[in-house]
Amino acid sequence: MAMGSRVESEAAASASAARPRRILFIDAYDSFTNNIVSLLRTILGAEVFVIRIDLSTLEKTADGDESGPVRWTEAEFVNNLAQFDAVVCGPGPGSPLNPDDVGAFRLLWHLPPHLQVPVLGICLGFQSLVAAHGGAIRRLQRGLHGMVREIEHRDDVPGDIFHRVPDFKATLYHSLCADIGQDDDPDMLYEEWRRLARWAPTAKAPELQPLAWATETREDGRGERILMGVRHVSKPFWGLQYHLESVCTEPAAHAVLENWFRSALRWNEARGRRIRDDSLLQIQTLSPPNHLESVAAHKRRAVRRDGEAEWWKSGALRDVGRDCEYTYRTIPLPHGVGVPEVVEALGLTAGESIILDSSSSKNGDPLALSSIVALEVETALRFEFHVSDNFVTVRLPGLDGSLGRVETVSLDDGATNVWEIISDFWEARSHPRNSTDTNSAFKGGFMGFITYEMGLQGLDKKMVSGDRGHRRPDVCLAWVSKSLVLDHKAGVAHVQHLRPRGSDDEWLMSVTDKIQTSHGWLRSERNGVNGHVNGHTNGHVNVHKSLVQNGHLNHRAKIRTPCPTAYEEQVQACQDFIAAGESYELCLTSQTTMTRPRGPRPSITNGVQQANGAKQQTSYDSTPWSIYQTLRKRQPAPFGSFIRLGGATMLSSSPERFLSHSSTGLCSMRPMKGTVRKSVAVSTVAQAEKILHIPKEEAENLMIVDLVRHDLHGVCGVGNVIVPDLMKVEEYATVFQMITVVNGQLPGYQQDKIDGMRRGDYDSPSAYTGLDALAAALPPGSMTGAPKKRSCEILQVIEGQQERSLYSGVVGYMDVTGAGDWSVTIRTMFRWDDEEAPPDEAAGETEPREVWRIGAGGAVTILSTPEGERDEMFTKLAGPMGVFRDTA
Ligand SMILES: C=C(O[C@@H]1C=C(C(=O)O)C=C[C@H]1O)C(=O)O
Ligand SMILES: NC(=O)CC[C@H](N)C(=O)O
Repeated sequence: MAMGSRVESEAAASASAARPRRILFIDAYDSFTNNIVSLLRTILGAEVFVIRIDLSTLEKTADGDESGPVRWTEAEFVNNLAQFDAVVCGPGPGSPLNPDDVGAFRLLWHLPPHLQVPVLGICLGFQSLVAAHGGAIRRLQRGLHGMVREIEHRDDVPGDIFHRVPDFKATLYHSLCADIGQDDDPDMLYEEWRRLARWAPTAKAPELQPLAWATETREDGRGERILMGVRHVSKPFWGLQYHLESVCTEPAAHAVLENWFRSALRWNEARGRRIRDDSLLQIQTLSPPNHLESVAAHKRRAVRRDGEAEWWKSGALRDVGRDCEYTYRTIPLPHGVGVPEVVEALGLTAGESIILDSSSSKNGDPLALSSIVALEVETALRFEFHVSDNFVTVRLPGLDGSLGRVETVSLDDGATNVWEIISDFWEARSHPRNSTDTNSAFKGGFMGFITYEMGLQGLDKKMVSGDRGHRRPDVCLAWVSKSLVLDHKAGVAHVQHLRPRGSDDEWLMSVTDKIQTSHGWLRSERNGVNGHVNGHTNGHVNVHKSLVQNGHLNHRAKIRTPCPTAYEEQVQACQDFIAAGESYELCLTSQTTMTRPRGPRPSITNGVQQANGAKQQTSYDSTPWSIYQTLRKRQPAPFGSFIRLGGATMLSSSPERFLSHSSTGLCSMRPMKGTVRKSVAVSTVAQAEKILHIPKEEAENLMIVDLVRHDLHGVCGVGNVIVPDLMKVEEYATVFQMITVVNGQLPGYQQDKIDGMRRGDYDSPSAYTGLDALAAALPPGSMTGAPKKRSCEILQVIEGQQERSLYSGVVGYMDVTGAGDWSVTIRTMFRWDDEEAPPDEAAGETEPREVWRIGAGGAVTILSTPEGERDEMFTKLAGPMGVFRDTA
C-alpha cells in the first residue's frame, strides 16, 4: 500500500470510528446461525443484522398486526447493501443449486461494480459462491457431519485470510462439496497435487483462488480432496466450507474471521466505498431463535409497559392467584419415604395429578433431586391451547367436579399467541426471588405439559394441520398453588401454599398432619434406614430380566410394535435426505400402540376422588398409578413423572433434561445423544465410554450441542452461552447415555435488578424469562435433528404425518420466582381419554378398549446403520413396553 493511501485510510478509519461496523447476515434457515452471529459480534465487535434467504425479517409490521414478517423486495435488498460494511452468507440445508435453498445469496455474486459488497460465505454460502463462479457441486463420497478435521492452509501469504493462522481443526457439516476440478487430472498423484497444484486456480474456476483443503481418507485408500476455503481473485468474496462457530472448532480458527474482516474493510477503503447510515433498519440484531412465536410474544410484552394486557383485564378469572403470599411448613422426610408414600397418604392416585418424580434416579443428574407433587390439581386454574386455534381456554374447575368457570381468551383480541398470555399471567403473579428462605425447587406456579406439535407450529404455523381430528390440548399448564416438594438430598419435605395475602392457613396444618400421621410415613420412621422406595437399590435391572420378573403376563393387553423392516427403510430414507444435503442429522421415531380393556376411570364427587370402575368391565386392577410404580422401579430416572391432566395420562421415566432455568435467569440444557444398552459386556461407565467416545456418537452429540447453543444464544444473547460439560457418559437403569451441558445466562439479571425492578423494566432485555427460553427452543433439538426446521419437515414425511403428540414434547414447571425445569418426554407411555380401540369381541368384550402409546427412536446420521438404529429404537422401547406388557 502506498504511503498516501495509508494516511487516507487511517483518516477514514477515525472518521468512521464513532459508527460500529455493520454486517448483514443472511440466514438460510439454519440451526447454527446464532452461534456465528455471536462470534461476529464478540470477535469483530460488529453490529450484526439478520435477514433470511427469502428476505423476510423477524420484525412484524409496525403496528403489530398479524400480516406476517416484514419482507424486503429484491430491489430493497440490493439498495440496503450500502448500509453494511460486509455480508455473511450462512450455512443451511439443501443445495446451492436450488434457488429456494439459497435465495438472496444469488443476488450478491454478479452485482455491478458500484454495488459490490464484501462477502464471506460459510458452508452453503461458500458453496453458492463457488457454484456461481464455475465450480460444480457434487456429493461427498460420504457426508461429514459433526466431524472434526484438520484444515490444511498456507499461513505465509501476506494479505490472505489464513496469514499467520496456526494449524487448527474445525467441525464440518456438509454432504455436498465444491468441485473446482481438483480431481480432473486423474494422473496427477496426490503428493504432486499437494505440492504443486492445490493452491492454483483451476481451469474450471479460474477466478477462484483455493485457500484451504481437507483430505478425507476413503475406503479405496485414496484421499478425497475437499475444498475448504476460497477467495475470488478480483471481487471481494471469500468462502469457508467448515463451521468456524462450532464448539469443537479450535479457537485458533477465529483469527481467520479477523483477517477476513480486515481484508473486507481494506477493500471498502481502497474502493472508496462509503457506508450509508440510514438508521432505518427494521431488522433483528441477533438472529431470533428459529421461533417466530417466542419473539413475537416477547416483543409485544416488551412494548407493553404496564405489565398487563387489555385482554386480561376484562376477564372473570383475572384475579385468580393474584396477590398471594408463599407459606410453607418444612418437615423432616423420613428415610425411605418417596413419592409413592406421599401419593398414597394423600390419596392422589385417582383424579387429576401432576407429579414430577425424581426420587427414583440412578446416577442421573445430580441437580434433579427434588420431587414435586401438585396438590388439589382438580381445582387448579389451567391454561389449555390447541394448536391452530385462535383462542386459549382458561378454566377454573368447580369444587364439585363441575366444569367450573371457563373463559376463552381470543388471540384475535390483541395477544399474538399463547406464550404471551401465559407470560402475562405469570408476570402478574411472580414473586421476588428472595421472598422466602426455603430452598424448595418449586414454590407454586405453572406445572404441566407441552406437545411436540406445539413446538412445530412455533417453527412454522404451516407445519401443523388445522384439522387433526381431535381437540386435545397442546399446551396444558395448571397454576398450582398447593404443593409438596420432597427434597431428597436435604431429607426434608416442604408443604406449600400460595395463599391469598392475609388469609389463615389451616390447610397447611391439616395437610402436614395428614402426611405425618400416614401409614407410609410412620412405618418408614419406625423401620429406620432400610427404605425400599428410592430405586437406588434396584437400579441395575437388565432389560430382559425385567420383562419377565413380574411373573404373570397379561394376555388381555395387545401390543403393536413398529415393523422392523419398515423402520430400517425409514432409516435409509433419512440417510438419503442427509446424503442430498437436506439435513445433517434426523431424529427418527416411531410409535407402539398398546390397548387393553378400559380400566377404572377416575371421577370426582364432592371433591373426593372415587374410582367408578367397579361398574365397568374390568378384570384387572392395574391402574395407571400401579403401572407407573412398576415403571419407576424398573426404569429409575431423574425426570420421572406421573401426570393426569387435560385428558392425558402420562407415565414417564425420562432421563433427559430439556431446560432448567433459575430465578436469576441461568438456563441450562442437557442434550442427550449416544445410547448404549447395558449388557454383561457393557456394564460400567468406563466400558460405555469406550463405545460412545467414537466419531459416530460424538458427531451425533456435537450436532445437537451446536443446535442447542444456537437456540440458547437466541434468547441469552451474544457471548452468553457456554458448554461446561461436553459429552459426558452417564449411567441409567438399562442404558448408558452421553450428555452435554449447555448453559446460558438470560440478560439483565444483575443482582441489583433481580428483585422488584424486573417488572416494568421492559426496555431492558431482562424481560426474557424461562418461558421465553422454553418457547424459543421447542421442539427439543435432540428429538428433531439439525437444522431443526428442515429436519422436522423431512421427519413429518418419513414418519407418515403421524402426530408425536406428548412424546417428543416437554413436561415440567415454572414457579412464581421464575425457576423451572422441563424434561424431554421420552421413555414414556401415554394415553388420551378420548382415544379408543374396538373391543375384542372374540374375547367377549363389549366396551371399547383404551389406547396407550410409546414413542421411541434415535438420531440417524450418515454413519448410522439401519440395523443399529432399529436395535436402538427397540432398546428404548423395551423398558416402558415391558412394564405395560407385564402389568397392564
Ligand atoms: C428418541 C429418543 O431419544 C432421544 C435420542 C437419543 C439418541 O439418539 O441417542 C438419546 C436421547 C433422546 O434425545 C427416545 O428415547 O425415543
Ligand atoms: N452446513 C451447510 O451449510 C451444509 C450445506 C449443504 N446443505 C451440504 O450439506 O453440503
